[in-house]
Amino acid sequence: MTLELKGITKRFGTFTANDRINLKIEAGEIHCLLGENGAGKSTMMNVLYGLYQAEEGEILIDGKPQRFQGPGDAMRAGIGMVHQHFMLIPVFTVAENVLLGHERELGGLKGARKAVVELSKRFGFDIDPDALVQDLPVGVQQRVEIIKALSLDARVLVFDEPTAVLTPQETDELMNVMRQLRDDGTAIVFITHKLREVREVADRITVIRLGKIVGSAEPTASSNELASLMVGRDVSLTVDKDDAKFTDKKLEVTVLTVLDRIGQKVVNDVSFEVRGGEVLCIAGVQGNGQTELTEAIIGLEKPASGSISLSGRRLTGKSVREVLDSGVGFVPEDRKVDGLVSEFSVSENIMLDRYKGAPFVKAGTIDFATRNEFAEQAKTDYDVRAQSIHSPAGSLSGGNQQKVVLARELGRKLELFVASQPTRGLDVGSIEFVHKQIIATRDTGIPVVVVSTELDEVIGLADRIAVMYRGGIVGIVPADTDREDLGLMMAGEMPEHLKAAAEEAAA
Ligand SMILES: Nc1ncnc2c1ncn2[C@@H]1O[C@H](COP(=O)(O)OP(=O)(O)OP(=O)(O)O)[C@@H](O)[C@H]1O
Repeated sequence: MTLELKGITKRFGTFTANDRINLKIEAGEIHCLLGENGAGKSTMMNVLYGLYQAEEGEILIDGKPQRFQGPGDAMRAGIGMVHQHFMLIPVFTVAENVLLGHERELGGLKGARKAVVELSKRFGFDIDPDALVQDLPVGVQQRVEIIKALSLDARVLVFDEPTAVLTPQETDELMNVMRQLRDDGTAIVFITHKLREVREVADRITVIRLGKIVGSAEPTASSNELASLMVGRDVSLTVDKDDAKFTDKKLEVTVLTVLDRIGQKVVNDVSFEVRGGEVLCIAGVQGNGQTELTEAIIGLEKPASGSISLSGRRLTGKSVREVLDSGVGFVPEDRKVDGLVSEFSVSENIMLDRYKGAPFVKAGTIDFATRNEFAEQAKTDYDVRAQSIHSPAGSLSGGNQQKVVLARELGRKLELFVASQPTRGLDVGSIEFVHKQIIATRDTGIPVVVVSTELDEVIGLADRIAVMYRGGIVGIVPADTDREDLGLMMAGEMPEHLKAAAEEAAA
């Protein structure tokens, strides 16, 4: 099957998100779409999947024009989408999830079970159709999404930033699955900001900038070449930093335990110190207690025991307001839920809780002209691509939403900075900028904690690395620890040869 987008134009109001896009996707190829934040990649895929209707242009399958009124039409035409935020129901089994919404096509639960078994066999997935989705690791849940699409005979599969939630090992496995699907004749559209992945699997690379296709690249291109094609300038892919210069400031977390709603330990006896002037990166697969740990630091989670203090002042027991007011910047892992108010404008989100002592607050009232100037400056500094500072944050592309959160949190007068997945979804140019900001923040002499599942980011930013697994810290190791070893630690195993170095790094 050949899929073709011909002259696709999609506008939001007066803004053109996709400008006369021509793109051909062939069976049996992995076609990577590269583009900076807000370039229009997701918009294009949403048009393809029937979620948006284009103002101009057409979608052709094997030369025949299609009219997609919604995803149902796209699915029937053989287009499948693997979402980054999975659309599965956790308390349903695999087969029930595959069946959901397609009862007729699959012939009931029996048919769905059969499809799961057959497709698992064909692609070498080890998936039990009767397992509950909530009991499966994220990488396996993603395979359930793939199976769901394939059970409806998808011939084109779109993966929109699928590796953002995966471990390095799961990412490698996904690459293999994509290759297998390709060899089986499926056309794969792969959107990712990670150049390592592009170079590994792409058969063809198309670059989109400001809504237009600007060219293509060979899979043999270097990461630097791809990066500059994408953002239109040279980008440094490594983090430049001087050795840490420690100050007296200190974050101390002492035998901290946090329980979840049913009383299980999600953070288990965690102790560490971060000195002023250093970055401690917390590595680990998502869901191993990092979220609860960072939320305990800013007062969102009430610990069952243990304490947290900042430069000798106790943070435990304080309200979130009090913690933030004591100079704590916090980037939550889920920008959509915790980082932004989607209906509020970019400028409102930048000032959200920063009115105390802000330059735009005079005698208890907001001076809108000054606030707007302030927001314009932040928009420029952080290269937020939005139509204006008055656009609702929810209308921004994922990467640009993240930049709004960062502009707010890094713009405070800080005594401590805690960031979860600070660069998730950002393009290489923006990552370069944010990493520089984080290092500059560290160099002001405050403690910085960065939680990240990206090993490149961890290795680039960290002065020391703590790895979390099942609520506990497996070890705190030097920043130059081997990737393989970090991978093992992320699976809960402490390599014997690292134990001495870990004791030294933890001290
Ligand atoms: N529903 C919407 N309303 C208004 N503008 C929108 C809407 N959806 C997207 N846009 C705008 O269209 C542009 C392209 O967004 P899109 O999400 O396609 O970018 P992207 O290339 O996927 O970026 P990212 O890498 O950040 O995810 C952005 O400037 C965004 O603000």
